[in-house]
Amino acid sequence: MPWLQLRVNTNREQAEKIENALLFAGAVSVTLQDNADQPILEPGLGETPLWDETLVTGLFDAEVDTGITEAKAASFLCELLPNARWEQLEDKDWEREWMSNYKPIQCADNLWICPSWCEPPAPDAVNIVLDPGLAFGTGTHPTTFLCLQWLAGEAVQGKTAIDFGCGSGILGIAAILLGAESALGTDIDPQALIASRDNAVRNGLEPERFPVYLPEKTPADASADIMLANILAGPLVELAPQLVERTKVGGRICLSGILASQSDKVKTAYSQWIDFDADGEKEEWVRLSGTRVR
Ligand SMILES: C[S@@+](CC[C@H](N)C(=O)[O-])C[C@H]1O[C@@H](n2cnc3c(N)ncnc32)[C@H](O)[C@@H]1O
Repeated sequence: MPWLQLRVNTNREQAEKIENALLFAGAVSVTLQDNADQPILEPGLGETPLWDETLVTGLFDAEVDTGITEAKAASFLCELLPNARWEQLEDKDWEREWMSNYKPIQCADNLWICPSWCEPPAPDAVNIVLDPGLAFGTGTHPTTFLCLQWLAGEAVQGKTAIDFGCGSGILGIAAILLGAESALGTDIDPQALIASRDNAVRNGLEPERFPVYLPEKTPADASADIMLANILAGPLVELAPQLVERTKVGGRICLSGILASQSDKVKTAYSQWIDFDADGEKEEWVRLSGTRVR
């Protein structure tokens, strides 16, 4: 499989923003590397030191049409930045390097995400088997991590869930592995539905327990005890009536993909129905959760 790699030298503060932009643009992996770790970038005598710079590397699948389009979109973003460059990669070396960048991630005491090529570090915990793929959601992104952390602390036993904007299906799959009876996934991206189905099978789930739909095919009356929506603040505000309607009264809702500066706007859009818990935070991202009270 041919791969395209985008590399950008930037400072630490910008690095996370670029990482997020690349992930949202469809990169299958993004790695950050402190340039101080790279002797090759050591400045020569009289040159400006690069120690406070970070190398951001995004990987795109060059064979997927949408991937190339998305990669180009990311390229436009990065054209605004100094040192952005595209490289075509040889297959095998990259795959090895790519795999070595993914390690099991602990999201809570009892919840891990494990790439399929790694032994689970805690075999008795709930282990979601998930490899980086074309759909968003490997657990490395703070917005996904915040949802998983929340789910692990919820009473999900025997409940139903909706994974709104399912991407890789990670949240719906996690809900079921943690004890939910079933989950329904929906996403505007057909690739996400394929990834969600594949990941469900990989985690030993029967397809009936995690049906996935495009929004227009999602049963109009589908509602659940637990609503999980990791999409951006704009769509969360726009979709508030729909997300609330699909959450049963007394049910729980978890909203993610919200920058700290946007959280009041999202809260206001839901406040007539939702009694909010304390916010969750990771880096510049905020998770809003609460109970539907009316
Ligand atoms: C940030 S990703 C989250 C993926 C995964 N749920 C996670 O937590 O990692 C957002 C997903 O929402 C989907 N999405 C965006 N707007 C949507 C909408 N209006 N309805 C359904 N899905 C949407 C995108 O295609 C993308 O797969």
